[in-house]
Amino acid sequence: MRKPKIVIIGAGYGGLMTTVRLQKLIGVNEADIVLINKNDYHYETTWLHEASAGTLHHDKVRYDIRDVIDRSKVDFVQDTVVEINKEGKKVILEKGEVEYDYLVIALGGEPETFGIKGLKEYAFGITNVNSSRQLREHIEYQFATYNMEEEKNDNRLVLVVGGAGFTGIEFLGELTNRIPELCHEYDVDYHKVKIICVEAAPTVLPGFDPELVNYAVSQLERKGVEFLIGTAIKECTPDSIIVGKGEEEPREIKAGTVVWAAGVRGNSIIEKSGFEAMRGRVKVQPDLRVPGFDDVFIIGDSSLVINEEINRPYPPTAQIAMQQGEVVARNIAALIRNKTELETFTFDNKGTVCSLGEDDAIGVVFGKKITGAKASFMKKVVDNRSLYMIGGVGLVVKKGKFKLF
Ligand SMILES: Cc1cc2nc3c(=O)[nH]c(=O)nc-3n(C[C@H](O)[C@H](O)[C@H](O)COP(=O)(O)OP(=O)(O)OC[C@H]3O[C@@H](n4cnc5c(N)ncnc54)[C@H](O)[C@@H]3O)c2cc1C
Repeated sequence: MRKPKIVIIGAGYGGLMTTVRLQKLIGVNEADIVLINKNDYHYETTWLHEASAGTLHHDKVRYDIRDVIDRSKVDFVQDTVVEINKEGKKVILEKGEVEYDYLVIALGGEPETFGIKGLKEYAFGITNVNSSRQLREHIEYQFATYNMEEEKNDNRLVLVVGGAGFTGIEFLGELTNRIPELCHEYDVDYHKVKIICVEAAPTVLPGFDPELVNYAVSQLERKGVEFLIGTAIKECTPDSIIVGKGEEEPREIKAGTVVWAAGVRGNSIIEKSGFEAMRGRVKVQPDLRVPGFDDVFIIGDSSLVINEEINRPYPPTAQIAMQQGEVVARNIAALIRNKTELETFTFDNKGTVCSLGEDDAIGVVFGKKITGAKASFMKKVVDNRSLYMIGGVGLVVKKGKFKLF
């Protein structure tokens, strides 16, 4: 009898979790498992702010996918997904195509620029290993050039971060640690550097506990960050941003580096493949399947799950993506064993910790508010836990964060 073919696209948090759970749950005789990813490595998206600021080497944030999958059970294909033909049950790749009986879409998200002019062209993003390397090298280039140029252009040393959400704040935390090092390395006067965070919402870290937000803001301000809250970026040019606040006349801020960290949408493959989506994210059924397509699951940043308590979507996180991966693996195992009852996904929020640099953070863990070294310790525990869940103790030893205090 022909074995069913399970195809997982994307080897991020959701896709890898699905794969490692499936390889344990089902036998080689029960199904073929194929994992497809653009690169032959997985990267820890939640660590990219460190690689972007230059406080952690980019090779520390990635590891070889083949090291964590069971190659006797999973066929790994390194290729880029171009489109999904859901009617023909095929995934179209750059170098070929793969048919499936069950498909798990775990392609992650893309930056949402809300149509703001110039952002795509001129702002840097914190989205993958290469964008992080590009940003880190650009910042270094600005410092090196400032040092070398005869007529000093002080605007080179102005860094703007668009967005005071999780990614923006975590990046600012790293940046404020890195800047004194860069000043020292490139003989630049620290007082010449300006770091500005522009946020359109009326608060930093919307949705976070106000006391913790105050802590984060005062720590970052103490380290030199200027916050422009309730202020929208209207346009980005090659050497500036145009900002506007309420009725005030828009003004230009000259900057050598602009980073856009203010929004995530689903992967563009979703809309390109004709799935009904909101900002590229598909509202999945409670069993994580796509309405109308019983053989297609979507998880992670390209999926949308409603938090019934507040009737709003959960923000996309690695925590959700991994929990979804576990449920999808069990649901696919049930389907190939001809069971019709599938598990419903419910998010078990274990807490959130937002880092403010190497040794500072804020968070709510098991319902308790924490700050400073304690929160920073918890952040590293969370980071190591995700390595453990995917690659066991071996991966934690190889890639884990051990400077806990
Ligand atoms: C700086 C930063 C800090 C964050 N901090 C936290 C945090 O502390 N806690 C938390 O829970 N979340 C955090 N997040 C959010 C979290 O990283 C994402 O929600 C999570 O990565 C989503 O997982 P995913 O499996 O959907 O996608 P990803 O982990 O992004 O993986 C997607 C995979 O798909 C691959 N891929 C994409 N397109 C294609 C294609 N066309 N063909 C083939 N392969 C493709 C990619 O290469 C990648 O391997 C943070 C995000 C950022 C940027």
